[in-house]
Amino acid sequence: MSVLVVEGMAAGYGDVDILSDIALRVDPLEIVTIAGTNGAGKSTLVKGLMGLLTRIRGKVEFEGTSLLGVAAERRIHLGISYVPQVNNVFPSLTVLENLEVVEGVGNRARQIAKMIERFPALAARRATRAGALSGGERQQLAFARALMPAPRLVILDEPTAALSPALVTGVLETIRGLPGLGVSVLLVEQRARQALAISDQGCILDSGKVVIADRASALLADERMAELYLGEH
Ligand SMILES: Nc1ncnc2c1ncn2[C@@H]1O[C@H](COP(=O)(O)OP(=O)(O)OP(=O)(O)O)[C@@H](O)[C@H]1O
Repeated sequence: MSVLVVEGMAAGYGDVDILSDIALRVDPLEIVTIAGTNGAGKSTLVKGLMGLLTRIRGKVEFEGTSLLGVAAERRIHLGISYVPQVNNVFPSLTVLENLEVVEGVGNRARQIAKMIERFPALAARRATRAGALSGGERQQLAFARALMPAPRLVILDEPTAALSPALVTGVLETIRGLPGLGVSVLLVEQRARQALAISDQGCILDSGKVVIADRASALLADERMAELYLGEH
């Protein structure tokens, strides 16, 4: 069974649809990238999936269960984690406290130990306030927080956006490793070529519609499409 299935989804704000007829699918242990230019509707799509829009209709299912009408905060208990582009850690709390306050975690002590092991940079910083971390460390903490409840799907909203190019590779490597931990990934990225290079499937949005969805390798190989939608090499 697919992890996430979206069909015929329309969504927007007030009485205006921004997205229409959206179809996408995340199969188990796949990485699926959503790419598209500024204003294409990527953030609106993520908000819709996370239950943050009142204007939404169509089919949105997680492991066969409809998410429509399910409150945003319920998603973590269903097995969906979300890393927003900003405000993804509590700056005034320490690294350890940031992990301690995550909801929906079973064996907290064991999960914290696992995260510290998986993200070694956090080990030495466990008593440091998150606001004092470097950009790369903060992103590791955001990922650790998302993984604490052992989710089966992680939705990442432009995880490389605020990072220097030197740190981008490390973040993409972390994402590439998530299926090995039992986690499927929906990745929204502006760095489309780099994101597709670590993805199984890709979906390009333009003006609120899916213009093309295909295997990531096929999207990267289609020169005309890549030139139109994937930007510079
Ligand atoms: N709260 C809102 N109310 C009304 N319209 C909005 C709202 N947020 C976004 N929009 C509109 O929805 C459209 C899609 O915006 P969205 O932020 O989803 O695009 P995006 O692909 O995420 O762009 P970016 O890469 O710049 O974040 C834009 O035309 C935008 O003006």
